[in-house]
This record gives sequence, structure tokens and C-alpha cells, in this order.
Amino acid sequence: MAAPFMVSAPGKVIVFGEHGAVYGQPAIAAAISLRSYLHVKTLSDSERTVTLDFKDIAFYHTWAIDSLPWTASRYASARKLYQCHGGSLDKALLAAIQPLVESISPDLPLKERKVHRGSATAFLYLFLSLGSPQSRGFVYTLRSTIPVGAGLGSSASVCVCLSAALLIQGNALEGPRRDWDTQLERINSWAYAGELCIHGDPSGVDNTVSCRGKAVLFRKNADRPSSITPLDYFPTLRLLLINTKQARTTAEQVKKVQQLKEANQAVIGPILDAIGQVAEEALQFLSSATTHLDDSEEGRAAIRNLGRLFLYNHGLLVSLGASHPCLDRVWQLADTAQIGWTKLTGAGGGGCAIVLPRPDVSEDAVREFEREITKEGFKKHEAVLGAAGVGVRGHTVFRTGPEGAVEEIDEEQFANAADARAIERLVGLGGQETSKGWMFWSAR
Ligand SMILES: Nc1ncnc2c1ncn2[C@@H]1O[C@H](COP(=O)(O)OP(=O)(O)OP(=O)(O)O)[C@@H](O)[C@H]1O
Ligand SMILES: C[C@@](O)(CCO)CC(=O)[O-]
Repeated sequence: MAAPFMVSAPGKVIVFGEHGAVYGQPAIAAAISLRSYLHVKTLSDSERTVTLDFKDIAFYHTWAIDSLPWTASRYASARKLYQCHGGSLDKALLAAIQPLVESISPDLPLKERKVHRGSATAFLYLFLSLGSPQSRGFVYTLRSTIPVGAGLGSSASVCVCLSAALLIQGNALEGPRRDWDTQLERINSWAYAGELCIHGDPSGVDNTVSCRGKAVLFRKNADRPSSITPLDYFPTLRLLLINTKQARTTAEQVKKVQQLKEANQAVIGPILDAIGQVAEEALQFLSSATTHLDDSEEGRAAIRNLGRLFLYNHGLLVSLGASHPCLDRVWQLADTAQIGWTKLTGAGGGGCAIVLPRPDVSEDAVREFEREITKEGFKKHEAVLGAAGVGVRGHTVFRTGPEGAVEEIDEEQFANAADARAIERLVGLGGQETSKGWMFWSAR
């Protein structure tokens, strides 16, 4: 029986360019140290079932492998090539999955049912595309330190984990030690298919940065693959990440902007273009050899310049209706106390804001701001930008495994870890990372 293994992928913040990204404008996104972790256990020959144990959304479901609609998968014959997915989903496969998904969590309120069904759709689509009717049974246990529905790319990191795990199980990856760019493309293309199942019409920026890690400039192209430029020089920016805990879904937010655009192209089109212009200007500025975000007078001026771009970007998103009174409140608190420049991040409508502190702000003022934020019921997350992308842990997954002995992670302990810190301690990654036993498909 194959030994258990674990894959992991990070969440993200969009620093500039959300919503514009859906319409082909550039966006700058960075991976964060909050991550999803997927533990994969192979069952014995006689147990021909596949189980999802997605703890963060309290979703547990088992399917008999023989009962799945294998004949609907157009990939069945091409599976051995593991060809990358195009920009749209296979409608016949989606339709075949639908009855299975509709029977999930029937007694839960609609909102929770939708959450379960989104994840189940993404999983079944990928399992039927990349698995096989002769497949062994598996249990997939997922834990994440990324808050769900907060604009931090939780769904993308889940989709990257599922794609990587299923490709590993299908022997379609050679391991991070060689030709990792091709492998990353493969993982990313299937992760995007998962995102399409959950989000409707996403740009692909979230799964791309989750896959590759660090920071990227992303641009969706209509008629050819998206352009992805790794931003290896991306500076260590100090950002405060404030979660308003106001849940919303990316799919609904993207749809709202789409409807706005359809209703008034003449006004909304230029706003989306301007969002792209801000990202463009930020890129030129950040990639300039003369930009240093240090404590010198020039460094301080550079941070103020970035703050100005935060201001523009947020204002444009507000005019698209992407803000929320809670996000406005974060903005107001940070502005009144002269803490720094605030911008919503991700799809908006709730979720998270990022605050770029002024270069001259005192630590006392930041602490007071954090107290105010907590009083409002918001939560500050500690997140380091520029984290590693998709990774794998397990000695026997690839021929060239990690160096040194790697202890197996106890599935029970992982499934029942009390909180984010306990998960990170157990897996040796995330904020407390030692990364022992982990291998990543990109240079760290
Ligand atoms: N930890 C998780 N476990 C299982 N499924 C998840 C998890 N996180 C996200 N999902 C799936 O993705 C959906 C979340 O999408 P949603 O738009 O609410 O947030 P997000 O991905 O966190 O935000 P964004 O795309 O703006 O960064 C959920 O409804 C669920 O189906
Ligand atoms: C709102 C959006 O631009 C970012 C979501 O993180 C949607 C997308 O690009 O897929």
C-alpha cells in the first residue's frame, strides 16, 4: 500500500489589480505564509471508496469509486498525456457530476450547502479527469490556516493541493528536483479547472501565485495562455492584513462587476483599465533599480508613492461597488490615526484589507490601531509575503526524496489539530516553518 503523503499550497494577497485581472488587465499578487495542507492516505485493496474530510468547512463525504460517472470524462483516453486544460470546463463532465453534488449536505442551510458543493464539484471534476475507474481508495484530509471567503485565496490553495495530489497519484509529476516549470504549468492548469468549478469565471491569478509562490505579475490573455512573470525582486513589504470577517463569495463579487460592466461599459470599462494602469505603474516603480523601500529618505518617499497607488487602486474598487462598510471602517480608522494607506484585497464585498504603514508611524500608534480593529470585531493576521509555492512532504513520493529522515505525520493529530499554530507545528511549515521534509517545485 502506498505510503501517505502531504501537499501544501499558500494563500495570496493581491497587492494591485483585482477585478481588472478578470478583463485582461495586469495584477500583482504575492503568496503568503498562510497555507492549505492536504493529507492523502491510500486505502487497502478491498476499500474502493474515496473520502473527503475537509475540516475547515465541516464537510465529510464518501463516494464508492465504481459509482462515479467515469464514462463522462473526455480525459479518460488522453489521461496518460495529462494534457493541460484549456480555459473552459467540460460541460458534459460537469453535467454528469451535478446529480452527485446536488445530493450533498441536503439538510444544511443553502449557504453552507453551497460551500460544500463548491469543494465537492472541484474535487470530483479533478478526480474524474485525473483518476481512473481502477483507482485505489483514498482519504483526503484537508486543513487550512487561510480563513475561508476572506479574499486570501483559500479556494485556489485548495485547488492547487488537489491538482498536485491527483497528478502525483497518477504518476504525472517527476518531483521538484527537475524540470519544475513544466510540472508547475501542469499543476496550475488543473488547479484553474478546480477554480472554474468554484468561482465561475476567475482570471487564474489566485491559483497561479499559489502554485508558483513568491510574487507574480499576472495577465489573462483572451486567445492564448496567460502571461506570468515571476517577480523575484519583489521587496519585503510590511503590510498589515486585516480580516473584517465579513464573509462573501468571489463568484458573486466577480458577477456583480460583470453585470455593472454590461450595464454601463462606457463608464466601467475605463475604471477597469485604470486599475490595470495602477498595477502597471506599481510594477515599473517596484522593478526600478532606484527603488529601495528602506529607512533612507528615498525609501520613505518610495513607500509614500506606493501608498498613493494604494489610494487610487482602492478608490477605483470602491467605484465598482467592491467595498463594504466594514472595509470602509478599516480605511477610516487607519486614515484618521494616520497609520497608513488602506486597500481592499481580493474580490472585496467583505473579506480582507491590507494597510501599508506610513514610514514614520510609531509602533505605539500601530498597536493602538490594532486594538481599535479588534474592538470592531476584525482580526489582524500575521502573514509574511513571498512564501514558497506548492510543495510535497513524504519520503517515498518521488525517487529523489527530501534529504534526511522524514517522520510521517499522524493523520489523527493533523485532522484534530486545535488551531493554525498547532497545524504549523505538526507539519513544520507556515509561520513557524522549518520546512524539514518538504520539497517545493520552485526555488525557495
Ligand atoms: N479550507 C477549505 N476547505 C474546503 N473548501 C474550501 C476551503 N477554502 C475554500 N474552499 C472552497 O472555496 C470556496 C471559497 O470561495 P470564496 O470565494 O468564498 O473564498 P476565497 O477563495 O477564500 O476568496 P478569494 O478567491 O477572494 O481569495 C468555498 O465555498 C469552498 O467551496
Ligand atoms: C476579484 C479577482 O480579481 C481576484 C480574486 O482574488 C477575481 C480573479 O481575478 O479571479
